[in-house]
Amino acid sequence: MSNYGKAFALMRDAAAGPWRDYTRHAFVEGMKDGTLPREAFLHYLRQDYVFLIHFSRAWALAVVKSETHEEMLAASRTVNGLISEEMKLHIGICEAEGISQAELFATPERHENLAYTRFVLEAGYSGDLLDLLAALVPCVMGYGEIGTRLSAEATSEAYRGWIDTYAGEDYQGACVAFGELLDQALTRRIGADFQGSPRWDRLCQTFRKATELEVDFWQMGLTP
Ligand SMILES: Cc1ncc(CO)c(N)n1
Repeated sequence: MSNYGKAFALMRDAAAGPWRDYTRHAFVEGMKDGTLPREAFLHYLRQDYVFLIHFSRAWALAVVKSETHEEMLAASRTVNGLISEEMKLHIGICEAEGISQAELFATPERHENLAYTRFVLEAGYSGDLLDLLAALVPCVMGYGEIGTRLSAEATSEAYRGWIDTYAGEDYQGACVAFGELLDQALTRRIGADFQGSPRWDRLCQTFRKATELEVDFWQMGLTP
């Protein structure tokens, strides 16, 4: 889990409490041992589909805020991965449960969902690429860590499809690529010793807030 880059490891260690609450939330542990009620999972998945719409918009904003061809490539690949890969998981599982794609798209948005995605977008609107990426890190890397751990520790097959998506090569490769993008973007804008810069604390605060909003998102998942 240390191959997600230097900046991520530092940000995570600076927000260790919320990070643990997020990556070891009861919702996650319920997927691990299969005790999570199906109703809660489907409710979560519908909300997560809406989440991914806005998350894709945030990554599209990262293309706008890019300053190099390399950054544009990394951000646009992520937009494509989200829209053409990750959202397919949601569509597929929901379809098998009798929830159509049109229904999925029309899911009324819960306020925990709205708070999180608009917080991320706002970080990008009013800041530069670094502010936006700091808000995006917990979403990407958190699911990467959760997927890897659950893939090794799951004692039930109930949520295997979900786990495999995030533990799989494609998603893990995206986490590694994001770690590189983040380290390079920081170095380019504030120097290789970025953790010593006055901006660093604020970026870590943005990371922490996004992590707390992920905790609220899991909690929302438990209350259909
Ligand atoms: C709430 C949330 N955070 C992160 C991810 C990973 O993309 C997701 N699908 N949903």
